[in-house]
Amino acid sequence: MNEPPAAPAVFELRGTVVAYGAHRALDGVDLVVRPGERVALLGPSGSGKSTLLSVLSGAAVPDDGAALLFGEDLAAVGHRRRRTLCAQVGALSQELDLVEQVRVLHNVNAGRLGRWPLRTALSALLTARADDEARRVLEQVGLPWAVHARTEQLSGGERQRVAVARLLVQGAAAVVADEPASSLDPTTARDVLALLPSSASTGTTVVSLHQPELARRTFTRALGLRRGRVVLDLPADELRDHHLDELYARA
Ligand SMILES: Nc1ncnc2c1ncn2[C@@H]1O[C@H](COP(=O)(O)OP(=O)(O)OP(=O)(O)O)[C@@H](O)[C@H]1O
Repeated sequence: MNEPPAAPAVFELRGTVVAYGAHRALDGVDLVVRPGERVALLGPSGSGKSTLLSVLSGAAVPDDGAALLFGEDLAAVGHRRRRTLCAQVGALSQELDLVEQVRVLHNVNAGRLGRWPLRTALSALLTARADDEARRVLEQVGLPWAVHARTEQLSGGERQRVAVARLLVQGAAAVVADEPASSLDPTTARDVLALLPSSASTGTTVVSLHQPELARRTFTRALGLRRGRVVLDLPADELRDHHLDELYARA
């Protein structure tokens, strides 16, 4: 019997370099992330986590080496194909990219604009649609009361959860998130991180964190970056204190 062909990796980096002037934020990273993997990205401040996530989402282009999405080399495909591939990755940046002056519902629905027919999308920009899906995701992130709240009046952690709700309705195939739990209390952080895989149809998530304990509990794989290089890659439940001591040791 022939084996069915293996699904392509969701993300793949081959010798990827990103440089800012003489400084290499990523210094030759090789990485394969398969469908369904939940990867916690750890490492000291400035080690290259945000840069790595930007390359995975297609927002940053490697200066050397390659970045593949769903098996396709982003540098080798045409502009339109590149856009289609990148649109399948839901990305949450540290800045959250929320519109502060509008109601929470508008920000959540912004995640669905790409899925809706143009007419629905345009009308949703004018009149916020408080439908079941929007209410459900706000309930999931613990903000059922915030449907009509003004975004600018929310706390940092509440805003972070609005951005996660927006991700949940996006219908992405895979998700990358940059410190999505940084402003959350430990219990809420665990709940929100546990939700993230359900925002991706393949269940694949790569998430940067500064809380190793959350990596152990909620992820399948722990990846450690130091000075732009992968120095740790192991099942998350095998992460021990000595790994962390080495990863976070001062230079
Ligand atoms: N736009 C930029 N211009 C110049 N240097 C940059 C730029 N963005 C990042 N860097 C540098 O690249 C390195 C990696 O930055 P990056 O933001 O990826 O690290 P990080 O691990 O996400 O840090 P943190 O945990 O503090 O968010 C750092 O030394 C940073 O100063």
